[in-house]
Amino acid sequence: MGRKAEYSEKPKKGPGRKARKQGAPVFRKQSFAPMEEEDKKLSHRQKQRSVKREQKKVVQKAKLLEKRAKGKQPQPVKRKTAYNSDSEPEDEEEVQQQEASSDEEVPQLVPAPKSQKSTAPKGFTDDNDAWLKPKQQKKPSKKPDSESEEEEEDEDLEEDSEAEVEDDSEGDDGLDAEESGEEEEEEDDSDDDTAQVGKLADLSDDDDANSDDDFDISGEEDNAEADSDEEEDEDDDDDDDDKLPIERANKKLKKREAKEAQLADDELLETVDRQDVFQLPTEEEEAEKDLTLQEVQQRIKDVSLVLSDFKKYRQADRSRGEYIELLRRDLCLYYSYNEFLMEKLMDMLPLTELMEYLEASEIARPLTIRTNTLKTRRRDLAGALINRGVNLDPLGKWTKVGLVVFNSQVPLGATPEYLAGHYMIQGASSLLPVMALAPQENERILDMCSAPGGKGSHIASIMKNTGVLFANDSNRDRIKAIVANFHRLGIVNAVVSCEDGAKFRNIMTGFDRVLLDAPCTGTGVVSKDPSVKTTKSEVDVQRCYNLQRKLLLTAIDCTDAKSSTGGYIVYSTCSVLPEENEWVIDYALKKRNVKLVPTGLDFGVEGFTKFRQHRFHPSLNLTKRYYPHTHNMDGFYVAKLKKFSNTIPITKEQQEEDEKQLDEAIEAEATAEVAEEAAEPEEESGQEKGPKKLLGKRAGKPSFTEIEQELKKKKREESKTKYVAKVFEQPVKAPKKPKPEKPVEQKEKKSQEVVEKTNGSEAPSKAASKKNQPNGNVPASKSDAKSFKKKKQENGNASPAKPVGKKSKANGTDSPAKPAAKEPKAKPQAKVEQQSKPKTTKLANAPRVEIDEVPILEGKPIKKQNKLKQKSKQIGQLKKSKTGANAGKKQKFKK
Ligand SMILES: C[S@@+](CC[C@H](N)C(=O)[O-])C[C@H]1O[C@@H](n2cnc3c(N)ncnc32)[C@H](O)[C@@H]1O
Repeated sequence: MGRKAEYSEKPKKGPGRKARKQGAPVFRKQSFAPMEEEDKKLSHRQKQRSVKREQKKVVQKAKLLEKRAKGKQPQPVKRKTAYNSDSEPEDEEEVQQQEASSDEEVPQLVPAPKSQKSTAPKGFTDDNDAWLKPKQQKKPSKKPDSESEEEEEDEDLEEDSEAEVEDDSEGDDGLDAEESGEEEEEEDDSDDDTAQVGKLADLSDDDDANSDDDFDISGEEDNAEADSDEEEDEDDDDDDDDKLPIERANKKLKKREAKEAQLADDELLETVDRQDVFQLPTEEEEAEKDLTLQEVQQRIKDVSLVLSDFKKYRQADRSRGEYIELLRRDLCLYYSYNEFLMEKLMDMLPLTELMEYLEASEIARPLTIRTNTLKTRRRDLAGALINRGVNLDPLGKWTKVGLVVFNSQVPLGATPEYLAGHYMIQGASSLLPVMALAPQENERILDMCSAPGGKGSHIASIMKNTGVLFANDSNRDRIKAIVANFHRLGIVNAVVSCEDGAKFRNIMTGFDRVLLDAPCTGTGVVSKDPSVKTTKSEVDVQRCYNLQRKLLLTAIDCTDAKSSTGGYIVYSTCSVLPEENEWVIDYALKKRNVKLVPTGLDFGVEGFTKFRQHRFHPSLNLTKRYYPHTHNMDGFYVAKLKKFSNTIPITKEQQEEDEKQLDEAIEAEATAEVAEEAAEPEEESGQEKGPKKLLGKRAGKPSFTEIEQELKKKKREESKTKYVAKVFEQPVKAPKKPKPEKPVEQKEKKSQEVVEKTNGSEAPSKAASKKNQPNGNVPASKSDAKSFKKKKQENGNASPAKPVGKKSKANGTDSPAKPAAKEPKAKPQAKVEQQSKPKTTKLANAPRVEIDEVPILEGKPIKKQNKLKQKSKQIGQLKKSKTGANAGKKQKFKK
């Protein structure tokens, strides 16, 4: 993406013309840093050759020595430096070709020395090849001075040897002979890599000098492999012949660094070994010592080390469990997690990855935006924002609409482009489920949990405003956000609804595609919402996965397997817990005619097929996981299902049983939650809360103050004991509260009376309620009644019109709470408890009345809610007046 060029400042020109004409001063080569200076001036070939010459210096020297010893010292032949000659490059090209040639050359090169056998100096045999070795040791002298000296000397030697080769060769004279000698040399050198192995074997005792050259070099390399590091260096230098000095220097540097790192590692290990084994603190020590964060961090490292090699570093009398326990506590302390969530994460990720995950979760993810292609193109949007001082880039190759914002001089939620609907502020991960869904134009698509409409609007833009998008969410307040966003973004193909997604199959089915971006614990978005670290409990997770399973089954039921273009369901969460992801999908695979298909996302970690002792369907590896530490995006999960049959593989009874189980599990959670809620201050209960308020911020939960959260946490801890279902178990039926003796009819009668008296509307009898089903379907009576009860509680809590603290009428669930509600606002804790008690009992004793769906209270206008309040007042009065009436019974009424 192009940045705006800055033309205002022109780059300063260098020195004046005159100064530029004047070349840099030239110093004599030898005066300082001779090698490097020289290297700079040499051509590439020349450098190669000079290096090769160096390689041979030892051999040549040896030859000379021997010859001198025999009194045959040849006269050094002074010659022009061949590497400056014009003919050189041609020769070198040939050499290069030869070097580059393949193994074909080997047979040519290997026999070549034999032809020179007769001219070879005597004594180059395997018996005396040991004398060659000291020559190798000369090489490592790396001091530049000595090197340069040696080089000079070697050049002489080389010249000598070349002359010698000349003499020994078949009688070519002068420069030609030299060149041919050089060629030979180079041929021989070029042979090093390919022919050396063969040559060693081929060499006989009376091999000649040239063959010894080859042998020498090859021998050098062979020895080098086996010998010390220094020799390795030499060999590497040999390999580096055709490299630039800077490359060689770089290589050397890297090698040195690697060595140093190795040394450091060894040293560290040694130190660790020498150190006393990390001692787990005793309980007294723990209690006594208040550790600083640094000490905790150090202890985390220590324990991690012990766990990395438990056999080696453990204390004999301590178990792995003890170390893990300590580590968990320290991690909780250091990163401010509650033990529950930390345990979950520790179960899920290996230790090193866990540390990375925790670290990454402390850092905010990059701000990203999605181009609304209904209104603009990414390039244009980027240009417009850059002009406003936004520094951005494309998000990645995997998306054509995403932009990542590095920094901005303007608030991104208030730019004219934003207000004009040119983009949506969205996390990178939230683009993934829509990409997996791959919406098509003219389809009918359901976005089951849509608010605030990020993914929904993305779907609509891919559909190019064709077909129909049903954007549903059960939270009325969040629905407003969908509507606002859709208006801003210019979406005109959407129908927005406020229904419980789990019941959507009763409203409409036959969708080509369904997106279920399910409400979840939000354990993947810790960096966005750090409260997740401390507020999530096992009950929250259970509540989520029960709801998620229900929603997913409905999403599947809403999909048309016979859709000509689709029949796909995409399930996603921003949680990393397997309970909310793989386990939910695994459940759906068993309960419906669906199979997993690839998401079409070419990055992401495979979903788990096993997790601890649990085994999931093997196709779960087709699902994708995203982590902050690996993908620099929120923790996320995406699964794509294809529905292959509209029939439901389980019997109706089984299905009902499943539903019942899920409902009961959810109800049990709700009961526990109501107990908590009841204990909360009156003001809170008067607050506006959506039906899914229990599921966290992502589910539209209003944020609580710290004190409220503390209180909630406390109560949640208490309520845990009441909860029965365990993670990774089929939700166990909550023990049913003893039903009141009085049969349902009696209750219904009462409510009938009440309703008739209050507004004269029809009695909420079972039959009537059935009639009131949105599509006339018969509800799964019991479960629906329960969910209604729950909804009623929630709706009562929500009561959006209630001014906080004004007339805090409890939560609308029952009338006896009313008098308590009229108490002054600030109540002591004891009073709150007192108040909560009857409520809980009341709920527990509430009869399971077969009253089905009524138009959802949260969907009623505010005025009607007030009417309801009046009604409930009246009901309370009536109830008081009725002798022997069960005060704990819940009143049902229907509008
Ligand atoms: C993760 S958010 C959805 C985010 C949305 N897909 C987006 O991209 O903007 C989950 C939503 O599910 C909604 N929700 C919770 N329970 C629901 C239910 N039973 N039926 C429908 N929606 C529900 C919550 O109100 C919340 O808005």
